[in-house]
Amino acid sequence: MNYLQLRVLPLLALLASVLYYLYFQDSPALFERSDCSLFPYNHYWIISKRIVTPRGVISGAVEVKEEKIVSIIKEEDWHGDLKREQIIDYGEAVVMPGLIDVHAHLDDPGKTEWEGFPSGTRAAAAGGITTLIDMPLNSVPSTVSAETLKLKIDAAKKNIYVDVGFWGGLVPENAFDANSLEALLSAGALGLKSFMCPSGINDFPMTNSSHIKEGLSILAKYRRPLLVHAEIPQYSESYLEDAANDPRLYSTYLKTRPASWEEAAIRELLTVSKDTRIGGPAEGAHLHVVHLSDAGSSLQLLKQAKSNGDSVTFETCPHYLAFSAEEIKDGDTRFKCAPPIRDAANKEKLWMALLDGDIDMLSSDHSPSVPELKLLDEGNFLKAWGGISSLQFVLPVTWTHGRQYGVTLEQLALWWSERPAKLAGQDLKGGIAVGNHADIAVWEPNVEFELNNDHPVYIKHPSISAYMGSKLSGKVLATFVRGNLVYKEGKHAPAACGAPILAA
Ligand SMILES: NC(=O)N[C@H]1NC(=O)NC1=O
Ligand SMILES: [Zn+2]
Ligand SMILES: [Zn+2]
Repeated sequence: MNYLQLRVLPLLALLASVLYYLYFQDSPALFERSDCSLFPYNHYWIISKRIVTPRGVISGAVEVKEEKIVSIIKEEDWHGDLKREQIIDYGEAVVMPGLIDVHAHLDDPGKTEWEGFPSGTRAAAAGGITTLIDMPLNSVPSTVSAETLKLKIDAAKKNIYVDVGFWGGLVPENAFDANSLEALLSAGALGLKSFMCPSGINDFPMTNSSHIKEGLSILAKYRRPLLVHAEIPQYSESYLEDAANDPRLYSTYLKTRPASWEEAAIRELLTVSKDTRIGGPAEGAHLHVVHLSDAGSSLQLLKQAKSNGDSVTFETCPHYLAFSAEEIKDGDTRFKCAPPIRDAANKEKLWMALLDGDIDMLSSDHSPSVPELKLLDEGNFLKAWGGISSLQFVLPVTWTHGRQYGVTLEQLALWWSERPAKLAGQDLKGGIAVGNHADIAVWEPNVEFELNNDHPVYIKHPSISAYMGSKLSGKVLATFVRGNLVYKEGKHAPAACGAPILAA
């Protein structure tokens, strides 16, 4: 070692430790526990008669230490010899894995007047959601590069009350630029998302199947998914005629965006999804169709692709399961979304597909805007912003409507936690199991409430939510994120101690 090296090495080591200190100084993990959690212990037991585990519903206790679940004790093996203050007894209330919403538009940075990380994640916590995966569009800029992902992460730090991961965008600009996509994935994007129709956002143009094929080939290396908004515009003569009809009628909007748009997109997708088969050129990549609304041909095609061995999954959203076109009042643009909410017969078929196991999971597609863009006074369905605001309500909505179909607690956990965790590559989340993060939702299935102006709602613009005014059952009592009690009966922990989730 020469003289220069002798002098420089200790300096480098010192510099590295200063940088390390500064980095972790900035990390949310350094908040005081009392700020992060409404419960003062970091080793405690959650007791309930109904704990939903991957092995069934049990009566017993979940032992939490630091941020993890360290044991699950059945009632018959429980000796109850602990200090009482380290026990939280929820009685008959359901203790379930926290919900993982793989499809939320939090609009931060750049459009925080629409939602933002603080309000969105507080709403999530109040709704039993412990992890959100943020969509790459509706914020400014869109998340389409390593640099723009960094802006997201910086905006999220110390501003999130639940854990938040990020999808990157697959757009024409980066689709054929392997270096750019690889940089985005290496920077921690959990996967990519693209649109097959105009997204409504200028810096997020739509992709065709060639872009998607390229995207899948890169994703294969990283074993991460591509999420696709599957609608391809089919501008027929009737579309143009219908567009000239009364724009206040929901039926006008519905006709302008028929199920054939979804079907066309899915047909196109299936020409590239076969690349994901074992032995195929994109083996390791995965295709996930977001917010399926058409329970007809589109659903059948997706089922077919799965049975052919394509690595494909798909989600639907509570609004397609809760509402039908027949009920939507003319001018009530709170219900405008894309693809649209279809008729009651379609809704019934979506429930059947969910119960039969054809639909893999649920997501919110929480997509708010400022109220002005919803044009509530004018009631113009063709011009209003398309997007449903629902983040805080997805658990009670799924339960209220699902219980009529005999939905079980285990099914809720599968659709809202276990499968979404797998899609997002979160091995330590999605189930109440030893070694997993202590991400837990506690809720009371039989408590009914009305979503009126007295009800505490944390999304930024409650007035644009289609759920306001409805009566729901299933009240969230408490939410734990990595062992922190972040929400309890209308109160949030003072500090935002959620962690940004980056793919390793
Ligand atoms: N840009 C955006 O959020 N679009 C979403 N809104 C909606 O209703 N469907 C979508 O894909
Ligand atoms: Zn979409
Ligand atoms: Zn969306």
